[in-house]
Amino acid sequence: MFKVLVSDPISDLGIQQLMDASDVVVEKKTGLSEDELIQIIPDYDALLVRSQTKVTEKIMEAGTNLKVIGRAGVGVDNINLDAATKRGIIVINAPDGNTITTCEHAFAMMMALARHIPQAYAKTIQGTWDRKFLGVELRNKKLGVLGMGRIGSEVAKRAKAFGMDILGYDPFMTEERAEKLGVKLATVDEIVRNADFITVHTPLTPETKHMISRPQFDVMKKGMRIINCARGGVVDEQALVEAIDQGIVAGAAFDVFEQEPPAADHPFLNNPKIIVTPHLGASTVEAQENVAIDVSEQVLHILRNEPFKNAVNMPPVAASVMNKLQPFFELGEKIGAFAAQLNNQAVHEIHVEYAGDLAEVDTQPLTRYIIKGVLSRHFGNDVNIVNSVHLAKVRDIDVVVSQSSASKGFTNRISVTLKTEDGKDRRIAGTLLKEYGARIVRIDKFPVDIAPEGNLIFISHNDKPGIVGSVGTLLGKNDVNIASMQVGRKIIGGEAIMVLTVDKTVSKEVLDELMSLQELNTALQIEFKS
Ligand SMILES: NC(=O)c1ccc[n+]([C@@H]2O[C@H](COP(=O)([O-])OP(=O)(O)OC[C@H]3O[C@@H](n4cnc5c(N)ncnc54)[C@H](O)[C@@H]3O)[C@@H](O)[C@H]2O)c1
Ligand SMILES: O=C(O)[C@H](O)COP(=O)(O)O
Repeated sequence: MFKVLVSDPISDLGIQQLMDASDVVVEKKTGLSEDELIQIIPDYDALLVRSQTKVTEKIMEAGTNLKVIGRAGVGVDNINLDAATKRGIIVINAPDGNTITTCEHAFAMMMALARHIPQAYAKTIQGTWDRKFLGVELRNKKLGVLGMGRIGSEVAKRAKAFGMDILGYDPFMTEERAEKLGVKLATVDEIVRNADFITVHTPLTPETKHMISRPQFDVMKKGMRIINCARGGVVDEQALVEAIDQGIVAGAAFDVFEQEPPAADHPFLNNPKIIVTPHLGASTVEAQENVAIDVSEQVLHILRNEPFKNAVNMPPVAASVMNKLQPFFELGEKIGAFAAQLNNQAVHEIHVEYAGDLAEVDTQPLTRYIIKGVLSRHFGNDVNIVNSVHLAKVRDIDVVVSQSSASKGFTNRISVTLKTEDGKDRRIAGTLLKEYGARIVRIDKFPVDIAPEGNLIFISHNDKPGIVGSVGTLLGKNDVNIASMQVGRKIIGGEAIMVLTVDKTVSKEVLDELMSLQELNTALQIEFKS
């Protein structure tokens, strides 16, 4: 039974499928301190959070059963991603579920800012009929959008309907997409010099921190209004207050702060030109259901060892590519595991060659499975597809990948060579056959045809008459039934291999007995974890 801890307020309806799952127990405990979380986290397989819970390295260290952290929302700045990756904890988010809601909040803030709605409301309910609040129209104004991702693009679309001219800045925005959205691409400098309103929609990164600060306020169009519903820190709070005092900025609307919640004496909280909300951008019934549904779905997949999406600490791969690669994951892991079990030297390089159908696909996720297979011999369950690349790196194992269309007669082919210091490299190649499934087609220099499943015994020997018979007799004597046998050799009387599929695992004593047979050099059991 998997245990899931929900440590922030997350929509009940959204996590219903987790609560209904027969193999999952969900417990909700919100408002916990770091110490309290450290105490209880060892019991849980998954942790579901929003932005309040700070998932620190200490919490992950204590979370020895933790397999996945699900963020019901977009930003993962409250989760120590490096610590998660090192420990093989998958971090997933729900990137699409709150886009529209947050865009609408940014727009509501822009309109409230343009028409002084919060200030006028406050006065009116205090009994003051103050009609001096003079606003501005959005029509014909220039809106600068910094960060033209999901939310920025939606804001731009709505702003067009209000008759605004949009200047967009995003290093990853193409001319073509800008044109499609009716946005004029501009630099930050052009935006601050020309825009009447600026809205920021970037993540907080070293590049975006204080993207709007003193130098930008110094050249800014006078009377500009600024909205931040992205992340505190993208706009320099101190510099903004000064720019308001100097009459450069006419007003600001902020949903997010450099430190949340802000201190009671934060300068935004008593400035009549700044309106604020307590990080409510994603807080609608719809968005909260959406993000919780998305994240619950993926958490279930991860716990059940099924393919999943939206991992934040793994390279993103298009769904179409993932669908193409998915059938190869098990084969790749088995090839890696097979090669690792043949090898008994320190590996300094894992060389992966993809051929045929796999020649022109982004195979990064598949490589992670292969590395996992190789490393699992020594790391067991501590290695997974999230940390396999990291673990190889910290052990100074280079991972070299090559792709080629020459697939030696197979429609697809994966070949894994473990390179060792003594030059005794081990190589396993495999393929996925349409009708027959996964096959191992090469072991070192020997072509073979083996299904990588069940209990295999790998034997290397000198090609001499009678050896196959001796092996069969010895195994029979030890009550080991042989289901199938493959032999491979390059030249008559030379080096040869034998791979037997047997009905049960064999003991070390039986392997030692095999080793004592004349002309036999190696006898190894090869196991595949399901
Ligand atoms: N207030 C809230 O409750 C709330 C809700 C949802 C999202 N957010 C935040 O809003 C922001 C945007 O979310 P999104 O879903 O649109 O993300 P997104 O990833 O779709 O878009 C972010 C965009 O920022 C761009 N970007 C990155 N670095 C940049 C730079 N240096 N200059 C300009 N652009 C840069 C990226 O190219 C990307 O297009 C995030 O910070 C997210 O955490 C806040
Ligand atoms: O990154 C996000 O998704 C937003 O900041 C929303 O955060 P929340 O889930 O804490 O409201």
